[in-house]
This record gives sequence, structure tokens and C-alpha cells, in this order.
Amino acid sequence: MQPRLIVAAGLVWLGPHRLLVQRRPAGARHGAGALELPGGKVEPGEPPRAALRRELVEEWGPAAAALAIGPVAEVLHHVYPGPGPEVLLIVYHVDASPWLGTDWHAALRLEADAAVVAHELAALPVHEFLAADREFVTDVRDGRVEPPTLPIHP
Ligand SMILES: Nc1nc2c([nH]c(=O)n2[C@H]2C[C@H](O)[C@@H](COP(=O)(O)OP(=O)(O)OP(=O)(O)O)O2)c(=O)[nH]1
Repeated sequence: MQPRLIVAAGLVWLGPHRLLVQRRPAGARHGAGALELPGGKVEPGEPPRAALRRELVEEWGPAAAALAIGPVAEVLHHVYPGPGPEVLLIVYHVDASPWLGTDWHAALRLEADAAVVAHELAALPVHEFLAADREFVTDVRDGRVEPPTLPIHP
């Protein structure tokens, strides 16, 4: 049977009009090379917000520990075909606005092959995202997802 995963992910706002998204490493088991929201699997017994905090630091390095995690933006559900997983994604607003005007990219400590990019909302390349994300990312691109009030106070 396909595994069912609970995943915590971040809609990371670099100010009100830009998002930070990442490209999955070429060697990823699933969705290699696709764009995704940073995050990962929630471990058994782990609170989802704590999982997102842990994943952000694992994926982006210690600089990500200071990012405020805000309210849930959306809960997504998708069943990937074949041997792919069934995923339940809890997407939180995350505030990266303190990084505005800084060399945030130089502060990241990325996993091998991973890449983090800033995109203007209107230019989000929806079709490069993992299938579970596409409808939601389209809604974000088209302004149907209300951006949080920045800064987010944790
Ligand atoms: N982080 C993240 N994962 C997503 C998104 N959309 C989506 O379908 N997923 C899926 C891909 C993976 O199957 C799962 C995330 O878990 P993960 O990134 O820890 O999984 P993985 O299999 O790459 O990691 P690993 O077990 O190899 O360590 O959720 C998204 O926007 N962000």
C-alpha cells in the first residue's frame, strides 16, 4: 500500500509580494528537480509546527531558526499515482521579511543539490511545482490567498 505522509511546509514570504521556494535535489526519491515549499515529513509524536521549524533549519541552516511561523495558510491533500505517497500537507505562513535587504542567500546552508529562489507572486512557475502544490500555488499567484500581516509575531 502507498505510504500516507503528514508533511509540514512553509509559504515563506519575503515581504508581501515575493515568496521563497526551493528546488528538490536531483537525487530526491520523489519529485526530483521539482519546486516545492520548504518542509518535510512530520515524525510520529512531533507537533507539525515543530516539524516545520526542524525542517527549515535542516534544509536552510541555522539562519532559518529565527523565521516566525504564523497561521496555517492551507491544508492540501494529494494521492500520487503508482508507488508515490499519499500526502497531507499542512502549509503555514512563514515570515522571512526580516531578510529583506540582506544577503539572505549567503546566510543559507543548503543541502547538496538543493536551491532556494525568490519569486515575485505573479511570476510563480506553477507547473514546476510538485503536483500536490499546483492548485494552491496558482491561488497564491493569482492573489486568492490572503498574505499574512507582516511582520508575523510568533
Ligand atoms: N516539503 C515539501 N514536500 C512536499 C510538497 N509537496 C509535496 O507533494 N510534497 C511531498 C514530497 C514528499 O513525498 C513529501 C515530503 O517529505 P520529504 O521532503 O521529507 O520527503 P523525501 O522523501 O524527499 O525525504 P527523505 O525521506 O528522502 O528524507 O511530501 C511541498 O510543497 N513541500
